[in-house]
Amino acid sequence: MSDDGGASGVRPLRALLRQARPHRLALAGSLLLALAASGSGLVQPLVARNVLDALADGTAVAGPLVLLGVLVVAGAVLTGLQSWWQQRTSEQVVRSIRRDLVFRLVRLKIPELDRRPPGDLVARVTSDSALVQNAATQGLVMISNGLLTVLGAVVLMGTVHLGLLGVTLGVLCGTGAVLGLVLPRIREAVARAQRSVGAVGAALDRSLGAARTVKANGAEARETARAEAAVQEAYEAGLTGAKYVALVQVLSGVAIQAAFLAVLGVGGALVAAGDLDASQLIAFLLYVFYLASPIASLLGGLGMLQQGLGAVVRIEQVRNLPAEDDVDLPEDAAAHTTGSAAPPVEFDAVHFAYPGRGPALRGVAFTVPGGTRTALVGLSGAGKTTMFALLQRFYEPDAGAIRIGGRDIAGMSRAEVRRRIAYVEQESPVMAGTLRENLRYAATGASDEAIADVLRLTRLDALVARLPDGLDTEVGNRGVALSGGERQRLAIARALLREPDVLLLDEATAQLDASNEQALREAVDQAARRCTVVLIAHRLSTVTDAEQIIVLQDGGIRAAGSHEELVGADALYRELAASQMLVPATDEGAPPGPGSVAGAGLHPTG
Ligand SMILES: Nc1ncnc2c1ncn2[C@@H]1O[C@H](COP(=O)(O)OP(=O)(O)OP(=O)(O)O)[C@@H](O)[C@H]1O
Repeated sequence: MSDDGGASGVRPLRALLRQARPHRLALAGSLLLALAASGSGLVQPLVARNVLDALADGTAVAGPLVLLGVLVVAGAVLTGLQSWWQQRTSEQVVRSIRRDLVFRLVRLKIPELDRRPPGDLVARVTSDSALVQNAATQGLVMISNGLLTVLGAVVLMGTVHLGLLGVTLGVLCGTGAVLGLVLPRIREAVARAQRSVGAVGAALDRSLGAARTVKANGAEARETARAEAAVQEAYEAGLTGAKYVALVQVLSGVAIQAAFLAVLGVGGALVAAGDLDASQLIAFLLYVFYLASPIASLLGGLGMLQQGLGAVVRIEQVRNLPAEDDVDLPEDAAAHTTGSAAPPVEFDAVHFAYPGRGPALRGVAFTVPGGTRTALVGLSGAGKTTMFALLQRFYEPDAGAIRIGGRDIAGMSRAEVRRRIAYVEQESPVMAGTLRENLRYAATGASDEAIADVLRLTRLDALVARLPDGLDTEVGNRGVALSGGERQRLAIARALLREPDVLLLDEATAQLDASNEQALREAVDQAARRCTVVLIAHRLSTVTDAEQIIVLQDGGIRAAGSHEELVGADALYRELAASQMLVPATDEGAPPGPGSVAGAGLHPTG
């Protein structure tokens, strides 16, 4: 994902203001409190001047003194109140940014997820959002408050002495010009640092997601180096940003000092010439010092804003990624329990290519009659899993149509399509959580009897009986606390529990021993009475009795028929069957392998 796009210019600012907009009332409240606190500080020099004048004139000093005390206390209370209110608003802003990002990321289209490292996406929710949080709340309030307070002070200083005001503004404007050069650098540095933070997340995600592979290959050092490069980059970008932030602070200090000295010099000369009262000069100098705080606030806010602008681009990118907007439709809630017979599934001249790749499916056309089993077989990479992905609308066909029950799935919401289908994936089919949570994942209302039923069908009942916590046993991250075969059976049990219209099994028997495989075949046969089953199998033994077997090659259908028909009619199928010892080898010269008689090797161990 390119992160540079729009890192400068007005677009990030607009995006940042958009994040702040829903909280504008709370922000206005925060600003009002800040202004009230500043205001109470602003009039303090005036009251102090009254005290000085009263002392000089020998008039009553108590009144101005009490007023001064009240202003000091009010200023402190308002400052505390403003701080709390602002933190609260800022937490609300980051909560809504994170909610929004989580909502979108969970619904991101599969092609987008194929291209983006999850660790980087996670960093956008956790880290970038925090930078935007500060900029969209504290930053904006500090800028507005600083600006308004400086303006107020300028007006009051003008009432004291216009010439001295001119001197002050001259110094401040000079500093402002330098700042204009420094501030954009903060934004660039932050954008670079955040990209690197994303890269750290991506590197860690890669290593931790394949921890066993990393350890088994002794690749810890290489994986560490990958993350280390990004950590170093983030450090360097962070340092660059810190240098510019420090420079801004120095500039704000220097500006006030320079203004003070200039006013002291010019004002001292005026007092000496008798053109200015000493009390006027003191009041003016107090204002100059008073300016230090709003100017620091203004510059601090601008710095924060720049940091937020560096991060908001990365958040905007996620907001603009295509998401599936039809997976939450309430009217689909009851769509899958149509009560009708198992629907036919039809591929009609389906063409599909993954982005930037050659065709994965070339005009695939076949029909699975409702309530029957169809097996997809073919060499690795032939396009079998791709067909399942299209059936669930993870991707859209480039041409052609896929129909369930005679309806084009492109015209159904994804929610409906997916509610009608249960899918057992080839890999990682189990989620962290308990066995019960996994079973109920898509059938939240499943009864205990229904659960007991599918456990028996998939022969998980013995496992559950053995576990001390039974169904409440935690299965660990991606189900690591289960064996491969147990994971497979759990995924199948979960799919059956949904009572789908269409059941998709991808290599579902790959990890099962002969006895469990037999049990699963029985379960699938039972399911096939209620639903339409499409299964992918490399082990032909599991599909020899399917009503239809489709042989795929290079994204096209090469042959279709029953096991017996295909053994007779298709050389590739015969070869596959022979290699799995389901039929004798066709090469007459080759010695027949053990158990190579048709039907004798229905449960090969390979
Ligand atoms: N997400 C993807 N992005 C790009 N290309 C992909 C993607 N998934 C699969 N492919 C490519 O599409 C082709 C078909 O892959 P597919 O996974 O459908 O094959 P398959 O028949 O299921 O193979 P296997 O039996 O090995 O699982 C392959 O050439 C593969 O490299």
